[in-house]
Amino acid sequence: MPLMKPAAQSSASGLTRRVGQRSTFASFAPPVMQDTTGSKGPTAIVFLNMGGPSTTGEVGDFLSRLFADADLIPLGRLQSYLGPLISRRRTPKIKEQYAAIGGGSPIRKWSEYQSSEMCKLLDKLSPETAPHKPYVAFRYADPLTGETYSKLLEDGFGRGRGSRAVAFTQYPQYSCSTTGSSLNELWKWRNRLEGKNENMGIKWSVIDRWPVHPGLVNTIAENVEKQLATYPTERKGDVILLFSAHSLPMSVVNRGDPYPAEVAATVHAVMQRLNFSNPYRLVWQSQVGPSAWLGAQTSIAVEEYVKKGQTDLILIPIAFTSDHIETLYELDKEVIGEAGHEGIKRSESLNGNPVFIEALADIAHKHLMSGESCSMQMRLRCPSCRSEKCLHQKKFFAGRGDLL
Ligand SMILES: C=CC1=C(C)c2cc3[nH]c(cc4nc(cc5[nH]c(cc1n2)c(C)c5CCC(=O)O)C(CCC(=O)O)=C4C)c(C)c3C=C
Ligand code: FES
Ligand SMILES: [Fe+2]
Repeated sequence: MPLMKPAAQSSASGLTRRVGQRSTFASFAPPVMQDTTGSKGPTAIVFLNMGGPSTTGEVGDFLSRLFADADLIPLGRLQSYLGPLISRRRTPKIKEQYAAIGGGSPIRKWSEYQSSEMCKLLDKLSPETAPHKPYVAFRYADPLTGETYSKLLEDGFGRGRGSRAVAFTQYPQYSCSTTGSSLNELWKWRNRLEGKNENMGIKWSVIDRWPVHPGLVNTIAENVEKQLATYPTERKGDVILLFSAHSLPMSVVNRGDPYPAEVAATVHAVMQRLNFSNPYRLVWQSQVGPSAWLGAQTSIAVEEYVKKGQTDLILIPIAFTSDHIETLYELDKEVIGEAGHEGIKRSESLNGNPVFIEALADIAHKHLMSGESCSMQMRLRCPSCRSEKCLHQKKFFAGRGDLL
């Protein structure tokens, strides 16, 4: 059941009833402390992300799940035939890339670190909803969404008593191919494991986007400033800032996906915070396959600026919260390594940056205080969306039946 507006919470959600049931959560703070604080916790904070293979041995499974996802790569009626075929063909090349960045994706390590550090801050910021318990639910790698849902139930959330969980997307900008797919998956597991009665079970609310949160903007801007400070003073003002985000197929852009506009909003906010100190562009990376993708392409942009004699460039990852194959391999080894100019650099990813973790805690705190089930934007489907799954998932998480 999604969490409704604050007025509905105390009467319908059962949050107050749970005060006497705390002993179920034996691993949390002692009951005496909970009673004196009047906390409505525990609250599960579930980080949603795509995940990545932690070892090269997991690459095959990661790619086969990714190519089976029709919300990401729609292959129509041939999905179950073409998906495994493409992923098997692609596995050796992608395995080599993960081997070259140390043998796996660091996404799991960073997600677990960020979520647990964030919950410690949140316990102090929001004693009313404490204790906050961190979970990670990945779409294509361990811990998979279904596994995490089972863990929530084992830990005592849900099962008709009702208790609160927040699905917190780790994609700052919303795309139906990323956050949308993760929410569809979460909704699927909710139905499988808790049944279809929407008045029972875990009370979900969703943090579905945060493209211009000041803490996010500030962390990215500080990382850019750190990198700018490495150039000689006389060159610093002319360094081009190239914000690089994972691209989208034009078919997704034309369906009306919100991601390109939200990524542009992040870029604008970062530049505002930097007082527009340098020339900049937003470019797009990691196109896969032969269809048309949103450009300009990062690698081509770098090549073209270099051809024009501009070799002072900072690449800035703007749409992902940790390092991954596309920063460590594609940007560092392919784009920057192959360009071979000392003036072409990359700003750090957010990873374990404490300013960023504070930002995550602030986003979650504001969400918990708001009593909202999700953002206003999440209620609106893309103009050309034909997916029943999107419709039902949005109805469920928004807690409203009247969506377009
Ligand atoms: C905001 C980030 C991302 C968007 C938007 C996104 C859309 C998108 N991706 C594919 C296809 C693939 N993506 C792959 C890997 C991958 N994608 C992202 C992020 C976004 N994708 C990341 C961070 C990663 C790497 C994860 C890691 O472990 O490091 C892959 C697999 C790699 C490969 O085979 O090249 C594919 C395929 C599509 C089609 C798409 C939009 C519809
Ligand atoms: S594809 Fe965007 S809402 Fe369905
Ligand atoms: Fe991708």
